[in-house]
Amino acid sequence: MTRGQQMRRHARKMRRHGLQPMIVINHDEALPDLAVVLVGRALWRYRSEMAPLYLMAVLAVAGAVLHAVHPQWWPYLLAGTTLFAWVLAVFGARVGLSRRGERLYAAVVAMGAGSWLAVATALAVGYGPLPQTLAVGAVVLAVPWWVHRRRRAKVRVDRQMAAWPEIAQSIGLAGSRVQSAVVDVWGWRARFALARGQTLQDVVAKVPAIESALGTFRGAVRVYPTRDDKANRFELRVLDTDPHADAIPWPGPSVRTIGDPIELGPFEDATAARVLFLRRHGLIGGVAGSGKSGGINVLMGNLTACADVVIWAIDLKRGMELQPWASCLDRLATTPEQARTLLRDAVAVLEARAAFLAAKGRRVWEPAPDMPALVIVIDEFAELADDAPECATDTDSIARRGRAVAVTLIAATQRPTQKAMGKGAVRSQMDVRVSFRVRERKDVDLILGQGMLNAGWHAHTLNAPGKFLLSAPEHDTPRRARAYLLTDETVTATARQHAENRPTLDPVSIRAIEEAQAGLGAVSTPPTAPVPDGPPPDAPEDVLWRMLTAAPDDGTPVPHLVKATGMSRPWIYQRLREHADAGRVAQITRGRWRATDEHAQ
Ligand SMILES: Nc1ncnc2c1ncn2[C@@H]1O[C@H](COP(=O)(O)OP(=O)(O)OP(=O)(O)O)[C@@H](O)[C@H]1O
Repeated sequence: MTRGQQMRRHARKMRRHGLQPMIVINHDEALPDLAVVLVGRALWRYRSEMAPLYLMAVLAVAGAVLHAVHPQWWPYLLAGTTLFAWVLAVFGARVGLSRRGERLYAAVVAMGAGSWLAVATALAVGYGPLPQTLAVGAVVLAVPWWVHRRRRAKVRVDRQMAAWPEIAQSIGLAGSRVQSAVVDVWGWRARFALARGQTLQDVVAKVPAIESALGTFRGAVRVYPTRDDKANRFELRVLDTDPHADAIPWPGPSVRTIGDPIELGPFEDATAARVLFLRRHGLIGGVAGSGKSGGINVLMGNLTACADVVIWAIDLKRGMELQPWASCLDRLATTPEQARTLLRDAVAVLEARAAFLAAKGRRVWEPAPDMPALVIVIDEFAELADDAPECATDTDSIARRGRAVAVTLIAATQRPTQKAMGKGAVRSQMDVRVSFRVRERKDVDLILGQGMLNAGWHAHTLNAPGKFLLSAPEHDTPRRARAYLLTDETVTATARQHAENRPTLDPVSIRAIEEAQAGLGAVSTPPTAPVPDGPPPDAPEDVLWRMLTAAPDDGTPVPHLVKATGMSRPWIYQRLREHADAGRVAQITRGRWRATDEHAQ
């Protein structure tokens, strides 16, 4: 018997009993339904939206019953309510009320509902303005509930999950079941159990059908194995918004130490593209306009937030890209000559650290604020190879031997040909490769490594600035990511904020540099500040000391000292601190310094 025949028989039976059944014709469905069923379904389907009204009804009924049976219970109700509201406010996070506002709201609702119930129990539901209070209170407290974004998202997901059996049936995955679903910023994810004999590969093949059934945009659905790697489970990731559709503003630094992986931006499935730079060299490549400099800004925003990293930079395009970060850089070289000195000093640091570790019987340099890592960022590496080819030996040394002593190279270039990368082994030593869009297919292998194009790393197809592929020991499959974007204002504000807490190099490294600058090579001399007695002519220390001794009575401002010496603010402050500790200089007012009277000219 068909369902229609059943319905007609049911109607005949009701008429025999003198009842008139009400039938509603729903155009969306093949068969008519009873109105009562429809209403019941709607009440269930919209239970989340209707929850405040249901609560109101429950309170009214409970109040009536309690007043009739146990009117003297009201003090217990009030005490229980107060305790319950306090528990929600304090421990609500344990039951999923992750935000403070949510906990507060839950506590207010609990307190309001419980107090009303206590009063109604004592005095009767219809007493005085109690009905009106209940109605107004329910509507007022319902507003935050109705507008709450996470609740609305959750309801939408619940409804889609409730429809899953039908979807599964129509796409050929009948029998698969939803186990759990959670909502997050970009969309939602759910864990599913597969029916007997179904596999993850079957689900992957159905992704376009799932997208169509869920009504998402193309590319919104991803399918992954679950963490426990069970063959009859899978995780479905559904994006409500494409994370790569628009530029993604930088949310601020993701790290405070170089020992943590730095977050460069989200992958297409909205998970974070994080990569560790400690004891690793990095190569960033991509054509002009592909967002390389943007990527470097994300890196700089994070590195400058780390209290255990000293940053040196080489930017031979007159410091255009890295200049905005100057206040956070311990050194910035913008000419081939400065670059040469900087790299020579870096090798001196590397050797001194290696010797220090050997003397202490330690294998690796563990970065800490007083023993920071040294990261050397080189923008347009090809210019360095062209303008200062003799630097190749130093970059080579750093690339080969820098890891253990936490001296790291991060090089950016448009096309890292062997010529552009210098003659050395720098490119082969790069552990982290970030490829923004490249012009030609063969450039993929240049940036990411031999054979990567054939392995599916298609950096030539990246279709918007800031999109990149990331290859590193922990990232061995090609996944598109998009770098966060820092506006010029963000760069300026971040640099200003981070400049205050930049560390200076450790004594071992400082001494190595002073020796290298004094042309003493590796000869060991005590780590003393050479000022005021014997700095080499025109050494920055010398310039600084001259400025301080010749300062006017109200002192010389720090920016003048930075300009005159060509050194960074942290460097200046470190020297000022040393002089001040030795009683040679004094701070006159905030940011203005001069030599003390016995040293002043
Ligand atoms: N992560 C990003 N998200 C969105 N847009 C970006 C992103 N990065 C860069 N862009 C856009 O692309 C433009 C070019 O970016 P950028 O200057 O970083 O490229 P580049 O590869 O460094 O070029 P060049 O080598 O000439 O410096 C920027 O003006 C910006 O509008």
